[in-house]
Amino acid sequence: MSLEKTIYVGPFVHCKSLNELDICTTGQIGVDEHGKIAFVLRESAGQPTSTQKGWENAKVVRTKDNGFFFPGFIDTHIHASQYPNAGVFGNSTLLDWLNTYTFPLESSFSDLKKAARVYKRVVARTLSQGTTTACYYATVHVPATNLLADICQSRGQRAFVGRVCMDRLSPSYYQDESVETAVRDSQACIDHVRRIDPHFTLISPIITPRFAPSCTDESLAAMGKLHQTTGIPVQTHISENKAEVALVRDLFPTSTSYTHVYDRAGLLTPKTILAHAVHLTKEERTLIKTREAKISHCPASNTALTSGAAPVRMMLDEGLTVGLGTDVSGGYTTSMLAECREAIFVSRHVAMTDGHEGGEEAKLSVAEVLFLATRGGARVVGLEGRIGGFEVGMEWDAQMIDLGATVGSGEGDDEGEDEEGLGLKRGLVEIFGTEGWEERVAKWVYTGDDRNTAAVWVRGKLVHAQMSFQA
Ligand SMILES: O=c1[nH]c(=O)c2nc[nH]c2[nH]1
Ligand SMILES: [Zn+2]
Repeated sequence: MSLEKTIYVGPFVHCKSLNELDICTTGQIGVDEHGKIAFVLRESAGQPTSTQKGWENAKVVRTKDNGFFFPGFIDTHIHASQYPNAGVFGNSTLLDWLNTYTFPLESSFSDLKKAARVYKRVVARTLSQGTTTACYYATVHVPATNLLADICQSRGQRAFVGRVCMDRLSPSYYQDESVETAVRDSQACIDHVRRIDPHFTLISPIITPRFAPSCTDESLAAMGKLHQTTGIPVQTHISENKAEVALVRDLFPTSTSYTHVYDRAGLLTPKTILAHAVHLTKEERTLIKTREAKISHCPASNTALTSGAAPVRMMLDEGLTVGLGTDVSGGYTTSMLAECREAIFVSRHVAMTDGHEGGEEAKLSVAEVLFLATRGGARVVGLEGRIGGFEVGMEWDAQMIDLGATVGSGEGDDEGEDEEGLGLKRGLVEIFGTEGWEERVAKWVYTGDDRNTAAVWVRGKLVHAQMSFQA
């Protein structure tokens, strides 16, 4: 891959630590032909971009309209195949939701034409919302799962693509025939990704036992063995809903906990992503910490399916590694920006409870959820040091945010005079010009959406741009 050397000029924002944003109001970031950050200059307003030796002829991309560069979002848990059901869940809870909405939809991905239509759309949609990396669940079908990997690669989205393994407790028309076919089919998807991306540079396979209730002891053990022998990461669900936890207790009477079920199968390692983790016991969290497995917090889904409110502050304080996941279509939105808001509000509901998890301390800040959506996610997927921030040597997975012209400035992309002559903009973010930078970022998180995502890059390659963006 050879790209045009590019200097990104303007404010940039990224996360320094869990609760600290690094805001550079005037900066330049040089990205080389391989999509890697070669230099980061701060406070360089007015300085000609050609002052960097060897970068005199580099292309220049500038922010506009209260804009800034921000690292791409990392969605650590999303079901690509469930995208047509985003927003469709009624009043269901996890176990009936699976039977009513989810298994019928996923089973239809035996139709490759349908898979193509849905997968092209979900990849395009998430890119347009600034998601540069996604951990996808596909379905049990090998051809459709491989197609999802192909689409991610051709659209340039960094992705972990998992064929779902499940050999019980679903309709017979939608499950693995046997442990042997589950292993064979999972291996076929791994082999496909190896063919299209031999070093897993952009696309990686991920072993995906759906969750303990969907898998027999034998299939969990087989997936554990595949994980141990290949080193390929694992994703699954854990302790999302109380009825599910009780079901696991019944189905695995010799295991001491839900977490123990995975541990016993060799599925609890530093390369394991566990979605939800709402109802874990202290012992389970300790075991997860000991094994260095990672947590994907999915607040929108947990609220939609009334699964519960995950104690994120407690998990962070105990040293667990946490990222955010949209969990479409348990979650209603593919937007990681919306997921950031949901994480903040779920944390506030936890804060309002009387138990030991509650209290003011439980509240997550804007900076903290942005950390979870970027650096936290990078740690969850094992790509810390490569993505999630703007440091020399990291890859340019980034989004250009455009908050729109300052209200009343007479500039920007206003649609013209509305009835009251206010010149209302298309986006919701209203910048009045008195806001400090932290307030602008907060306004983006609370009132922004994909209309503010002007352009998106993965490994230095432009993968999405709004019409108004001029490269
Ligand atoms: O949020 C969820 N989505 C799913 O598809 C699923 N399957 C098992 N458990 C699940 N939880
Ligand atoms: Zn899920």
